[in-house]
Amino acid sequence: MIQSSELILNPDGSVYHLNLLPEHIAHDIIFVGDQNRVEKITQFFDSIEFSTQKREFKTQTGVFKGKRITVMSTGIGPDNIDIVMNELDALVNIDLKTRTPKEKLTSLNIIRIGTSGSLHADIPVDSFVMSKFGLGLDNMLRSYLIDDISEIAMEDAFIKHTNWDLKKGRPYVISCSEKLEKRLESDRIFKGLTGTAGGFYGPQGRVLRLNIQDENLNSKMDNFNFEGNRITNLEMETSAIYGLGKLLGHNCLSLNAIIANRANGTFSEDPYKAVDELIAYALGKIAE
Ligand SMILES: O=P(O)(O)O[C@H]1O[C@H](CO)[C@@H](O)[C@H]1O
Ligand SMILES: O=c1cc[nH]c(=O)[nH]1
Repeated sequence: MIQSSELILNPDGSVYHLNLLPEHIAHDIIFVGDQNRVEKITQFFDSIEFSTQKREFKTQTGVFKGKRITVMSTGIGPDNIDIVMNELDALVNIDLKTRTPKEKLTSLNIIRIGTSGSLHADIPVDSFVMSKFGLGLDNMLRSYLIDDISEIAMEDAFIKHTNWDLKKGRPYVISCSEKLEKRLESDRIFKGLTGTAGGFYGPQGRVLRLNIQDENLNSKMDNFNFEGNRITNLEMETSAIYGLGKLLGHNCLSLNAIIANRANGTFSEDPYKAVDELIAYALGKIAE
């Protein structure tokens, strides 16, 4: 039995941070970072059966073109993904009454619709990127046993190419769900490695008033290439979703609208429009 200090439930039996009971979630789940993006997606649903919010975690479940879907905001960063993935998994794979893992496990389909910065001049603002791999620069996943799910050769090549300072922790690389990749891909979406940083400024090479440990890191990442895979973009959740998804047995895919281009210093003139277009793209593919 899992102790109440480890699997924390609210007085109504819902999981601690997400405030959800098992019946509140669908097997197809869309993650967004921003809580205000949840309704930008569910406005297209035929019906909404459930809504709740606690802190930055807003959840709505409804039906879109005959398919039951849950849309959930994760807030910012890998630390939040640790909470969201563990509590979502508990909802389907732990009997919350007996506090024991179920014998028959459920795999969720999880698709992130996020925003991101591109590292390449040829991946312009307002374009879309699908993360074939998540490159974790954040360390959160290193608290788990990940050697069996990591792309070690790619990690080693990245560490060598960037002369990565291991004082910052060892980067990790995890692949997406091939099943979801096939369902969501098209000619109009770039594919590559998505770097997941543990912060927005220094950890993504942004300098305002503070010097950073390696000011050449973004340009080294820009010209990294492993067997035809380049690092397309930087954001703050994908590799944590991919890692915990793989460890827990869920299918995960991350799509990002590019709102900043770090190579040429530009920012989208209408980032909300880019996100709306990515939402339309993803919902179109999900409904196919
Ligand atoms: O727009 P979302 O989905 O939050 O994604 C990106 O935006 C946030 C930073 O502004 C980080 O969460 C990053 O991953
Ligand atoms: O550059 C960017 C843009 C959006 N989100 C990020 O994390 N980084």
